This record gives sequence, structure tokens and C-alpha cells, in this order.
Amino acid sequence: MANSTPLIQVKNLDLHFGAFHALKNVSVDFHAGELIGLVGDNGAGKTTLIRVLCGIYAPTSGGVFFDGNKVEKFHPKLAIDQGIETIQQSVGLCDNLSIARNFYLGREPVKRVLGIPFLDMGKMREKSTRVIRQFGLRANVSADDEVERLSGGERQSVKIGRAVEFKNRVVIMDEPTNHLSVREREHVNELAVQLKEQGLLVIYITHDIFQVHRLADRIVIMENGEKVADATTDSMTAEELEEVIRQGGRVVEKREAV
Ligand SMILES: Nc1ncnc2c1ncn2[C@@H]1O[C@H](COP(=O)(O)OP(=O)(O)OP(=O)(O)O)[C@@H](O)[C@H]1O
Repeated sequence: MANSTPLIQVKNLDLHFGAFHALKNVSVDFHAGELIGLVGDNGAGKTTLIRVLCGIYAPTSGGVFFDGNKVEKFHPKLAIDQGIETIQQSVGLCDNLSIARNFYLGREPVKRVLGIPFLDMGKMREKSTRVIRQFGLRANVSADDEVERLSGGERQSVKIGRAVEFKNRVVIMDEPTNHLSVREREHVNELAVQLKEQGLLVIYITHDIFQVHRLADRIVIMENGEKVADATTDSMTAEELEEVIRQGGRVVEKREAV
């Protein structure tokens, strides 16, 4: 893995919001088939880094490379162009629409009857039913049910299923298990591992180093806009990494993973 071209490479990235220095010389590689825990305290720069990767913010200096090609223009379509899906707890689904409609949101298939375009509900139902079963929704939930009926974990499952079905290559999970029950949390975490096993890059953002250490191949810790640790999970324990966070990145030798 270390010798292959990273799917995403971040090199010496700096980002200023006016006088505020939000990202400071951040370099990190992300490979396909890896599950990376992106950890750090509030305001550490995790979301800002992800927003650069998604094209929402342009860096002040430094570069982002996808498959070795430098991004020349940062714009919100970058995430779609590069196959990046972000899964957040509270956004991404419309409660008053059916599961099938949510599954195809913005990509609705159309069929023509006598030349008049109609939504292809049959196709939407069939495909989303298959995926929601695969991703573990209760047997009595149908693709025609409104999303409102789903538990928090099931909502996450719909988003994860959608990410896989539409051939995304990167799934960014932003605190995906907040407010979930223990069993739902386990389910979502199992899905995260499943995605990586299917060859996707999974970037899992959380404050909970212990939860993500069990799942991840590598942990990247941010602090005050800097990367302060980048370690494989078999080279550092969750306790050691927690100490890095506790000390604001000032302790413990950094063990580079790649
Ligand atoms: N658009 C913006 N304009 C000015 N400052 C910003 C902007 N976006 C983020 N920041 C600042 O950049 C810093 C990093 O924020 P960021 O949201 O990346 O942190 P985070 O690690 O994701 O934190 P959290 O875990 O709380 O979500 C914070 O101090 C934040 O206030």
C-alpha cells in the first residue's frame, strides 16, 4: 500500500480564513481500501481539511492530488467528480420522502410513456429494496416508507448503501454514530469496515479515539490546524493516541505510517 499512488494526497496544505490560520502545513496520504480515523478536539481543523478535499474551500497554498493529479480548481462539484460521499448525522436525507426517493435523490431515473417522461418508480423501488436489505434494515420496512419511520442507524444505512450503489470511491463519515444506540453504532461501524473491504477509502471523523481505533487501519490526529500524529493502529494503542490528544500533540514520537 505504501508504494501505490495514494487515492488522495494532501501536500503542505495551508489555509487562512482572513487572519486565522486554520490549516498549517498539513500533509497526509489516503489510500483506497483504507479506513482512516481522523481525530482531534473541537476546532482542530478536521472539517476544514475535509471541506478542502470536497472542493468547498480552496487552500491558500499547498496541493491536493487525486490519483496523482493535482487539483487545479476547487469547487463544490469536485466531490461529485472524484466520487466522494459525505455521511453526516443530521443531513443528507429528506424526512418526508420515501426511502426509494431518497436513495435516488438528484439522480432520479426517468422512463418515457408515449414520449412523456415519468419517474421510474419501479426501478427506484426495486434497487433501493435490494440495497436496504443488504445494509440491514428491518424486514417490515419497505422502500415506499417515508424516511421519518427509520431509526438513526437505519438512516445512516440508507446513506451508506447509496454511497456504495452509486460507485463512490471515498466515503467520509462525520461523527456517524452520534446519538445512536449501542447496537446501531455497532451496525454502522460494521458497515464502515465493509466499505473499506470493498476497496473504498473511508475517512471516519470522530472525537472517540477508542471507538475508531478498533476499526481503523490508521489514525490521523489534528490539533490547532496541524497534523500531530499519523500512525497505524498496530503501531500505537488507543491509550497512547489519546495521550497525544490530551497533550495537544506535544508528546510521543510520531510514527509515520506510510
Ligand atoms: N468559514 C470559516 N471562517 C472562519 N473560521 C472558520 C471557518 N470554518 C472553520 N473556521 C475555524 O477553523 C477552525 C477549525 O474548524 P473545524 O470546523 O475544521 O474544526 P473541527 O476539527 O472539525 O472541529 P469539530 O470537532 O468541533 O467539528 C475553528 O477554529 C473554526 O472556528
